[in-house]
Amino acid sequence: MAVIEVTGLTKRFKEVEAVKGVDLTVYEGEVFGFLGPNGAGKTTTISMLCTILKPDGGQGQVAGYDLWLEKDKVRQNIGLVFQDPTLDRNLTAYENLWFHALIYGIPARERRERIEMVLKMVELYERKDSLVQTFSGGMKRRLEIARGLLHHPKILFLDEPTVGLDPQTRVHIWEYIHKIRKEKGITIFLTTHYMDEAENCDRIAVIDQGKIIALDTPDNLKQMVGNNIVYINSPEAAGIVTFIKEKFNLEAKIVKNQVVVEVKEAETFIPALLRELPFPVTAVSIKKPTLDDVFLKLTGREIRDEVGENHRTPGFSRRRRWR
Ligand SMILES: Nc1ncnc2c1ncn2[C@@H]1O[C@H](COP(=O)(O)OP(=O)(O)OP(=O)(O)O)[C@@H](O)[C@H]1O
Repeated sequence: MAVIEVTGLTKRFKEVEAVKGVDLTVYEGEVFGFLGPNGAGKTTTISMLCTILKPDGGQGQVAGYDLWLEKDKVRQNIGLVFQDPTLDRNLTAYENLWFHALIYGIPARERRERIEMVLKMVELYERKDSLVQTFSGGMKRRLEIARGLLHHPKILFLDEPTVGLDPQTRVHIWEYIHKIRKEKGITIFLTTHYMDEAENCDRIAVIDQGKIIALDTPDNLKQMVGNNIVYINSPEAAGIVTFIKEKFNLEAKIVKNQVVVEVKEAETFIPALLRELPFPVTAVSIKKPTLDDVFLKLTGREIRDEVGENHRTPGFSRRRRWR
């Protein structure tokens, strides 16, 4: 069942056409990734889906409600974690959640139980009475995720949930994302510019210059780019090249004493080869296309994450994260 269905979503900021007609369908229970370089239109799109920003054009429904006519209903049924922190540093973790529960009209008798449950989910229960200003970046992000879940949303929107966090914390945040999906069955819609993280999504929409340029599973997107490359080390390299030609009708080459061959799927080719190969093999390795290769093929531009672990300072002028 579709939980987000929009067509022709557009947004212009004076001379900048930030979003140029986005069509999107996201299904219940999916982890859906919106992947694109800095300035591609990710935040603008997510803001329109969350009804924070009014689209110039387009139509659709989010969480079963019309984006234009039922804004309040949309808001009641989604959770949102912004790119920049919005917690009150001078309140405790518990107090921050209590405040959110009040705003969302969660009945008094349910508040404590719900707060405790989400705190346990992101493993912050033991720190519930600590001031947020004593939290690490990762703990704050976990608390924001907990807050986004408090009112039982159908969809949780996360705008760059791991930006600015160290690699280990990023891995943890992803563990929570998968746990929430599994335990709550909710749909997760997130934006990212990290290629490696996008691999964690069930499906990805690649956005560039305000337009979706590809939408599929990570595996299908990578298959679009090309084949797997298999490298074989053997003292009988020339014999192996001939064997591969005769048996599989594939053109293998010898590069730096290694047999190199492009195949559709390394997982099926390698066992088939090794079963019948009459020559000794000392090592086999494979190279598969990455999402970076996908972006390069689609846009002709190389992707290099220039930002590293730096978080964009709120209000700081927009820098390009990708080339
Ligand atoms: N409030 C605004 N006023 C003017 N231009 C804006 C505004 N918000 C976004 N833009 C412009 O719209 C384009 C898309 O920006 P958007 O923030 O949606 O990109 P993004 O993919 O989310 O990038 P980032 O990773 O930096 O958040 C950019 O050119 C940006 O400068």
